[in-house]
Amino acid sequence: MSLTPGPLERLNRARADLRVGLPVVLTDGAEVALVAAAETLDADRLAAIRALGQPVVALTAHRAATLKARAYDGDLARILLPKGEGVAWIEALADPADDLTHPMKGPLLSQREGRADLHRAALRLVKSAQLLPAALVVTGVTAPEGLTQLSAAETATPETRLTPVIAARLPMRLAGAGRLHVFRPEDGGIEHYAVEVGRPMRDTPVLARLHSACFTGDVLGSLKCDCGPQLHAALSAMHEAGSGVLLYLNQEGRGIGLANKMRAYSLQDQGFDTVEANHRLGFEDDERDFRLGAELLRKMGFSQVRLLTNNPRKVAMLQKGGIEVVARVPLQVGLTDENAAYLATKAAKSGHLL
Ligand SMILES: Nc1nc2c(ncn2[C@@H]2O[C@H](COP(=O)(O)OP(=O)(O)OP(=O)(O)O)[C@@H](O)[C@H]2O)c(=O)[nH]1
Ligand SMILES: [Zn+2]
Repeated sequence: MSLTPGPLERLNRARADLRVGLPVVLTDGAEVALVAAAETLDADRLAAIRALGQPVVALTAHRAATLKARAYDGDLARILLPKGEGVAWIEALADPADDLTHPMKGPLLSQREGRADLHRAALRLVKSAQLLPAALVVTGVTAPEGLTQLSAAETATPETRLTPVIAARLPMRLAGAGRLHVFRPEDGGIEHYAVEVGRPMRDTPVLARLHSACFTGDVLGSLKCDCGPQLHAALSAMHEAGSGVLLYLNQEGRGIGLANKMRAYSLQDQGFDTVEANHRLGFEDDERDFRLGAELLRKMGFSQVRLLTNNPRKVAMLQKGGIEVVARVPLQVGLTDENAAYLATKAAKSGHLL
C-alpha cells in the first residue's frame, strides 16, 4: 500500500485543517480554489488569502435569505468581500448571533458570473467539519505548497463504512442484560454505538431504535426536547419485549454538532423555533445522514426491524438502505411545558407524527 494519503484520509485532514483555521485547496479540473472556514479565520490568514485574489464568502441560501442577500446560484450565495472589511465582517455574515441587535449594513453584493461548484464543495466541507456553514473562497489561485488538497467530488461524503472495534457485556438498569458494540467510521469521523438488549434473533424482526445523540437531553435531562425520555422508554420497551437493538448515532443536534445546536438554542431564546433557528444559521432543519443506521444494522446481521420512532424519514431512509421496516412503533413520551412548542414545530414543519 502506498504511503500517500487517499481521498478519505485527505477528507479527514481537510476537516481537521479547517477546524484549526488552516485553509485547504479544492480543485475540479476547471478551477483551483483556496478555501477557509469563516468561523476559524484570523486576521493574518485573511491578509495572506487576500494577497492571492478577491475573496468571496460562500453562504447557503438559507443564511443568504436571512441576510436578504441574493443567492444567484440557487442553493448558495457568493458574497464579495469589500476592500475595507475584515474578520469581524465575515464573522457577522456567518454567525446570526447578533443579527437582531446589530443588523448588517447592506447592500451585500452577490457574485453572479462564474461557476459556484467549488463554493458548493467548500460549504459541504465546512458543514462536515461541524463548523458554521460559511467559507471564504478565492478562485483562480495557484495551489500553495503544504496545504491539504481535495477534488470537489471528494468532498461528497460517501456512505460511511464502519468497522466493528469491540463489544462487551453491559448490564443496564432499564434494559437488563445487554452488549455495547463500538463502530469506527473509515473516514476518521466520530464513533457510533449499538446496544443489543438481551439476545435479539437475526431471523425475525427486531425491535429497534435509531437514537441521535443529544447531550443536553440524554445526559443533562434537558426539558427542551424529548430525547432523554425517548432513550429510556426505548430501552424499557426492549427489555419488556425480551430483546432489541438501540443504535446510538453521534449526530448531535440533528447532525450540526453541539456548538451549532447551542447557537440554535440561543436563537430560540430570541424567539425563533427549532427549524427557523437552523435556517438562520444556514443549515437545513435536519442534516443527519441516516444511511448510517442501515449500514450498522446490516453489519450486525439485522434485515427486518420494528422501528420505535415518530419520524417517517427514519423509516424511509432505512428502507432505502435495504432494511425492511415491518412496523413503525410510536414513541411518544416526555412531553413537558418547555418542549410542547418544539414538538409541535417538528410535527408541523418536519413531518413528525404526533
Ligand atoms: N439543531 C437542533 N437539534 C436539536 C434540537 N433539539 C433537539 N435536537 C437534536 O435532535 C435530535 C433528535 O433525535 P431523535 O429523537 O433521534 O430523532 P427524531 O427526528 O426526533 O425522531 P424520533 O425521536 O425517532 O421520532 C438529536 O440529535 C438532538 O440533539 C434543536 O432545537 N435544534
Ligand atoms: Zn434532545
